[in-house]
Amino acid sequence: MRSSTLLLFGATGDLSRRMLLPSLYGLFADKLLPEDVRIVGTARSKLSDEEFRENAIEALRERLPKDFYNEITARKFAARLSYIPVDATTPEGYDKLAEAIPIEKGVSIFLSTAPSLFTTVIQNLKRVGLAGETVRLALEKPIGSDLPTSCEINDAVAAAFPEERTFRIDHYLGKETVQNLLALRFANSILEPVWNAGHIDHVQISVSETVGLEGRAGYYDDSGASRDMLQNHMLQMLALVAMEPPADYAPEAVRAEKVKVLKALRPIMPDAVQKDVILGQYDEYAGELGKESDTETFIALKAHVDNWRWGGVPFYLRHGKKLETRKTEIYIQFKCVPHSIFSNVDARMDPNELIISIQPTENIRLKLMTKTPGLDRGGMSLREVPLDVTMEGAFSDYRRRIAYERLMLDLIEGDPTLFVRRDEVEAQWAYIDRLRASWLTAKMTPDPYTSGSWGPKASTDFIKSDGREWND
Ligand SMILES: NC(=O)C1=CN([C@@H]2O[C@H](COP(=O)(O)OP(=O)(O)OC[C@H]3O[C@@H](n4cnc5c(N)ncnc54)[C@H](OP(=O)(O)O)[C@@H]3O)[C@@H](O)[C@H]2O)C=CC1
Ligand SMILES: O=C1O[C@H](COP(=O)(O)O)[C@@H](O)[C@H](O)[C@H]1O
Repeated sequence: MRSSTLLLFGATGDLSRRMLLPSLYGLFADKLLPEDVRIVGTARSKLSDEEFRENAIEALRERLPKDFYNEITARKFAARLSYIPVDATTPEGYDKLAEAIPIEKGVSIFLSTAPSLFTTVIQNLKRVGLAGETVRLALEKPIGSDLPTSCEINDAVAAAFPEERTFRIDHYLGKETVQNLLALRFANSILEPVWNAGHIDHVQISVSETVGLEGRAGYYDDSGASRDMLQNHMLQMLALVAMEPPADYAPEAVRAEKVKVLKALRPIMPDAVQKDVILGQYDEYAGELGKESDTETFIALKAHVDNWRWGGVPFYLRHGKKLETRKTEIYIQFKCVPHSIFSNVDARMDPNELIISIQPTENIRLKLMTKTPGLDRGGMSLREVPLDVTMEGAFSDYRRRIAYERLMLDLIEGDPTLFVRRDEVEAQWAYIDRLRASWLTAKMTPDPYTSGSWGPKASTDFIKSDGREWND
């Protein structure tokens, strides 16, 4: 059932202003937000409907690209918004929400608040009748800070919302090229026969950011790179690369295949952690934080998926803040040809590479060896040539969307395919908890690195010692 109300908790917060409201505007401007859908914002701030609308318009003006923002459209969009001030920690306000929202027409509730509020909010929603069959619940990450706390949140959710009405957000699944990975793998027949340990040398998944703490010091210092990015976005990308073909593009089929990969991840034990994991912290971190800290702002590791398809193929994962460039990509290096017929001439023979660029560019590139044009003496020389699948410019109506646009639309429509199931999130935490326990046992602390670099030198050395290098 499509929801006719979107109830947004944390409607005045950073995520709402930067991502959620602009995404809803994007859907509205593209006529994808169904006519009857109304958005009710809530938070503690005592705002009137009109004040909330003006705040929303201001956020849209700030956040949206100039050539997409339109004042008239923004005002029409704002007419769909209303606001009810509620302190989520006290029971009173929930009755006001229940009175104002017609549940029989379907409701999607989005919790964009600190996870510490989740349990109280959910219990109160249930108490006032806002958890019935027509109501769905979306939760922002982080779902806990380790496996036990994640299970606690998931139990509290399950007491009010069955799994099929629970939508856990991982905004990377809303990114265009992340979804394109599924199309690339499962809508083409040429890749599947070579998508395995017989043909793939290794996989790299890199998320490098130029930003630092961005005003989230308290949260970040408790989380670090492993819990902030690796636990969720990076393991989700790994699962999409490594999963078996699902029978169909349907929520349970897709998620069941992903969870098998997550459960097949080899735990990184204390004896392997110093060799297979690099931790770093950018040089300005303690200064920004105002105290010394052992929190990692960089992590690189070698992961293994212990199953038939991937036996012996390393997955190198790397993420850091304050690195040289902003880049998210999945890099797949195929094995070299088994025998070079060109070995008698001075011919370069590079392995094929598939690069799925997620941001800042959205692009898929396959690098192939071809003949260098010309009349080389004594044979031929070879060169690497890219085959590009580019989004930008390829479709006249293409617009770079915020990842949440896809997710908001799917939430309203009730399609959970691109949301994370409970067993996935818990398998992700199990992997991260083991990893962190191992590095604590091994007494590892982060190596310092210069802001604007590619992270600690050890990260380059560790992949080099396997005879490989990062695709920078
Ligand atoms: N910001 C980001 O880029 C990202 C954020 N997230 C996650 O999203 C969630 C929200 O993050 P963010 O927007 O940055 O957080 P903010 O601190 O900016 O916003 C929190 C929101 O919750 C409201 N709030 C706080 N306490 C209460 C309360 N007792 N009752 C009702 N409302 C309350 C605040 O409004 P008021 O003060 O008016 O009550 C505000 O609207 C967090 O879990 C965060 O980890 C995840 C990924 C990225
Ligand atoms: O979830 C998070 O993601 C952002 C990075 O998102 P992106 O879409 O800009 O790649 C990260 O900066 C933040 O620390 C983390 O909480």
